[in-house]
Amino acid sequence: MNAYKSRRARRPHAVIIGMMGAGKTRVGKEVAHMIHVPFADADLEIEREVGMKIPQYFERYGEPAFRRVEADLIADFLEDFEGVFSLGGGAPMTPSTQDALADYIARGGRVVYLDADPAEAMERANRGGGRPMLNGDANARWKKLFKERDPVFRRVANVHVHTRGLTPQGAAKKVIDMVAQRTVHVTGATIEPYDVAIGEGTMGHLVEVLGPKPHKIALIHTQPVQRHSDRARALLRQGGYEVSEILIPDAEPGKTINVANGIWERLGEEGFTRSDAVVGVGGGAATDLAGFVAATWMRGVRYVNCPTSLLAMVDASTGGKTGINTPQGKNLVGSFYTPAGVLADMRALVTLPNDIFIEGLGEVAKSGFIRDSEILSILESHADELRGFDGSSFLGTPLEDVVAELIERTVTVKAYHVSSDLKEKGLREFLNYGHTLGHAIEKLEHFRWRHGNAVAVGMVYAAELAHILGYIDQNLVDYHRSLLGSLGLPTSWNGGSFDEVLALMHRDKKARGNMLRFVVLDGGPGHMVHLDNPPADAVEEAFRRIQQ
Ligand SMILES: NC(=O)c1ccc[n+]([C@@H]2O[C@H](COP(=O)([O-])OP(=O)(O)OC[C@H]3O[C@@H](n4cnc5c(N)ncnc54)[C@H](O)[C@@H]3O)[C@@H](O)[C@H]2O)c1
Ligand SMILES: Nc1ncnc2c1ncn2[C@@H]1O[C@H](COP(=O)(O)OP(=O)(O)O)[C@@H](O)[C@H]1O
Ligand SMILES: O=C(O)C1=C[C@@H](OP(=O)(O)O)[C@@H](O)[C@H](O)C1
Repeated sequence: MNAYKSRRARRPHAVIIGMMGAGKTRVGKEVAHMIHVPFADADLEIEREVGMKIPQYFERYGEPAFRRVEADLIADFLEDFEGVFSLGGGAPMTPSTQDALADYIARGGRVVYLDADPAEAMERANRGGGRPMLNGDANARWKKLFKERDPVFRRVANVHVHTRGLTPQGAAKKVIDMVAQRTVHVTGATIEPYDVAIGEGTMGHLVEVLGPKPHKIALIHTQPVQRHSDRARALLRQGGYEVSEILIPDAEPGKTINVANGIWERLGEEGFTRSDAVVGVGGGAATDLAGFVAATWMRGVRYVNCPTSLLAMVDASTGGKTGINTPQGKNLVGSFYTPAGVLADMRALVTLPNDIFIEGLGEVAKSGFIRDSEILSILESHADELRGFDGSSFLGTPLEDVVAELIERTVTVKAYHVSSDLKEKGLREFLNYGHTLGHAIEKLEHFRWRHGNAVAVGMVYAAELAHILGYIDQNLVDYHRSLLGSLGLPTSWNGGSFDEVLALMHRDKKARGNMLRFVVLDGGPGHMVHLDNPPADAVEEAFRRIQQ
């Protein structure tokens, strides 16, 4: 086991919060029953611990004493209970519980705000009595508490479920679906906010994300993902849109000015206006091209990405870079243009070939190194299953949840860097870890090497360079090799001379004038620094170390 691996703590599948009468107990039990895990209700556990009913405890010891017992018990359960856990209505108001919930979310947990219609919840809360917080005018008390608590519930929860008019079973099904779905909200000073929805069936949100304004939709996709674009087309037609299906050449040949031009001609002939929209379905090449067409048609129309490769889900489809290649190089023409939404549907991965999945893990590992070491820990714990990825038998297995968590965490890392630096002036450059050499390798290999594979070697190179210059220790360099190797990613390259590589690294987009610029780790994972103009002998020695 490695020093960078942390023990993955036990944690509840979901924690349910909400107002009195929202159905936390009833619906929570139903959820636990449906997914075959235990259920615990904080109030019942407290009653068991203190040996009396809650109203009695309130009367004898008062609310502050109750809150202390409650907070301690919740803290213990968040560390150790593996099931569905419902809290009492007032529990999330205690600051230490808010911290414990935030920590639980950081460990991958789901805090579900069960948001019932006030009239329904009030009526239900009045049933049966036994709620000391509602003593007196129960409805007035409920409304006052709702005003205080609703903003806190919204803040501490990462899943928000409206249950108006739903039966307990209907509400439980909705909770299960929404807990399985993960959402990363991308925002920033210069970004129109949008969500990346990750999970099985998220493509089903297509119509909701496109909204009522578009009349015509250009559905851009490649042949290998026909099955998924057929689904998108059916959803769009059900939603009442007129769909123009546009098949583009697969992979990089789709990212050309000729392909874009063909689409512009078609949109013109078919009368696409500024309120119409584009949907891109496919790997990163297809979503880059679709985004570029959306950014340029009528100077910008709405677009939604449905990424189908792991790399497109974690990287290409988010962050707002769109573009095409020119004969002089990749991505030389393009625009920063953010999508209206990204729907990373796990069902798309069922047809993804193993080698293309593994390539995507290169960018996932990168995000672990630059910001979120829990990603490294997850990759390490599941390296064998990830390397053996088989899309056809993947849905419904524990690996699906692991992959969904990796996607969520990696997109979160990307969103963090993009939110404050959309146009890549500083912080966003850290996303380029491993890319300085990686891009040179891709070019020298005439793009027969896949991007994520080249980045993996590039990260080992950056680690060697950082070590030579005293930024990190040998263990961390070794760790790069062992982790990436265990995932099936390459860690060495011997396809070109140092002079060729150096010339290309000088043309990297981070370079300034004649000065080379790298991003490297300083001390350990999560600590990035810019490295400008490093000594020439170190740059060469690090290269020698990745050759074999
Ligand atoms: N915009 C950005 O920020 C950004 C970031 C990283 C990469 N990119 C771009 O993304 C592209 C690489 O993305 P990629 O790795 O997805 O390559 P890709 O789009 O070429 O897809 C790789 C191959 O996998 C196939 N494929 C994808 N999903 C599939 C599925 N579900 N089932 C079966 N086959 C499937 C594709 O059709 C293709 O043949 C490059 O053009 C790169 O420049 C852009
Ligand atoms: N969606 C629902 N539809 C109908 N009755 C419900 C629903 N949710 C809860 N109930 C009922 O309302 C009452 C209060 O629910 P409970 O789960 O105790 O709420 P909470 O734990 O949030 O205070 C119970 O009698 C429960 O069976
Ligand atoms: O709202 C509150 O402050 C309380 C709600 C109750 O739980 P329910 O929300 O399950 O009724 C229970 O924890 C206690 O009476 C205090």
